[in-house]
Amino acid sequence: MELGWLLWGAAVLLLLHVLMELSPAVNFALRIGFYYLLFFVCSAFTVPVCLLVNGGRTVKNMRIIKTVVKTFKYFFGLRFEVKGRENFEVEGPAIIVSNHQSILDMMGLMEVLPDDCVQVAKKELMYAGTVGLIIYLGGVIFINRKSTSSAKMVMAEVAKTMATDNVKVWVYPEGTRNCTGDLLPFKKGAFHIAVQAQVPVIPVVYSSFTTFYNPKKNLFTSGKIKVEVLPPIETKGLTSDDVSDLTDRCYRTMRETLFRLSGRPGE
Ligand SMILES: CCCCCCCCCCCCCCCC(=O)SCCNC(=O)CCNC(=O)[C@H](O)C(C)(C)COP(=O)(O)OP(=O)(O)OC[C@H]1O[C@@H](n2cnc3c(N)ncnc32)[C@H](O)[C@@H]1OP(=O)(O)O
Ligand SMILES: CCCCCCCC/C=C\CCCCCCCC(=O)OC[C@@H](O)COP(=O)(O)O
Repeated sequence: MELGWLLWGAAVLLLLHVLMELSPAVNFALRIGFYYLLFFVCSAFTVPVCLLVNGGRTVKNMRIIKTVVKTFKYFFGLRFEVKGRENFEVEGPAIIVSNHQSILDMMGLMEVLPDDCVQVAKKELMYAGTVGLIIYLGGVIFINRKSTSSAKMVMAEVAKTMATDNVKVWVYPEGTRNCTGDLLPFKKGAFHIAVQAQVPVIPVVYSSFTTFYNPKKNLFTSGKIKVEVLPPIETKGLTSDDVSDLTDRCYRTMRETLFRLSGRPGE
C-alpha cells in the first residue's frame, strides 16, 4: 500500500517536472503559486508565535516575520547583494522609500529591513487571510488609496507618532507595483511625512527584476538582485513648499541608481 502511494507521488512529481520543462506558463504558475503558498502557510504558523512572544500588534513582530521571510529566497534561487546598510544608522526615525516591482519585493524588503520599521500598505492586504493577519500584527499602516483625504489623514497621524514611537516608516512612493525596469512618477505622501516630522529620507533601490522575472513572458528563474541603501537626505528646515523639490530630487537619484544597478544606460 505504502509503495503504491510512493509510486503515485513520484509519478505526480515527474509529471509536474515534465510540464514545467515543456511549458513556461505552467512553470511560472507553479513557482508563483508556491510563493503564495509559502506566505499563506508560514503566516499561519507565525501568527501564534508573534502572539505568544509579543502579545499583539507591534513592530517588534517584524523581527520574527523577517527571520521567516529571509529563508524564502533559497527556494527560488535568488541572491541579494546589499550595499550601504550603514546608511540606515541615523539617530531616531526616518522615512525609507524604495522602488516596488512585484510581490517578490517582500523578500527584498525583509533582506534589508532595519529594526523598528513599519511599512505603509494598501488596506486590501488586510483581508488577505493569514497574510493579512500577520501584516496587521507586524504593525503595518493601512491606507485607502482611493481616498486621498483619508490617506492623508493616516499619513499625518504617522508623522506625529513616529517620533514618540521612534519608528522608521517604509513607503513605496510609486504607490503600486511596476516591473518595467523604470520608475513610475512618485506620489508625494512619503515626502510630506518626512517634512512634517522633520526626519531624513533614506532611498533604497533594487536592481531591475526584468532579466529573471516577467509575468507577461511567464519568466521566473533564479537571479541576483543588487540593493543599494543611499545616504539619508535631510529635511530639517524644509516646509510643505519644498515637498515637490524633495520628491524630484529623490526620484532623480533613485532612477539613476536603478539604471546603474541594472546595467542600463541612463537617459
Ligand atoms: C511569515 C510570512 C510573512 C508574510 C508577510 C510579509 C509581508 C510584511 C510586510 C508587508 C509590507 C506590505 C507592503 C505593501 C506595499 C503596498 O501596498 S504599495 C501601495 C500602498 N502604498 C502607497 O500608496 C504609498 C504611496 N502613496 C502615497 O504616498 C500617496 O501620496 C497617497 C498618500 C496614497 C495619496 O495618493 P494620491 O492622492 O494618489 O497621491 P498624490 O498625487 O501624491 O497626492 C495628491 C495631493 O495630495 C498631497 N498630499 C499627499 N500626501 C499628503 C500628505 N500626507 N499631507 C499633505 N498633502 C499630501 C500631494 O502633495 C498632492 O497635492 P499636489 O502637490 O499635487 O498639489
Ligand atoms: C480569506 C481570504 C483568503 C485570501 C487569500 C490570499 C492569499 C494571499 C497570500 C499571499 C500573499 C503574498 C504576498 C504578500 C504581500 C504582498 C505585498 C504586495 O506586494 O502588495 C502589492 C501592493 O504593494 C501594490 O498593489 P498593486 O500593485 O497596486 O495591486
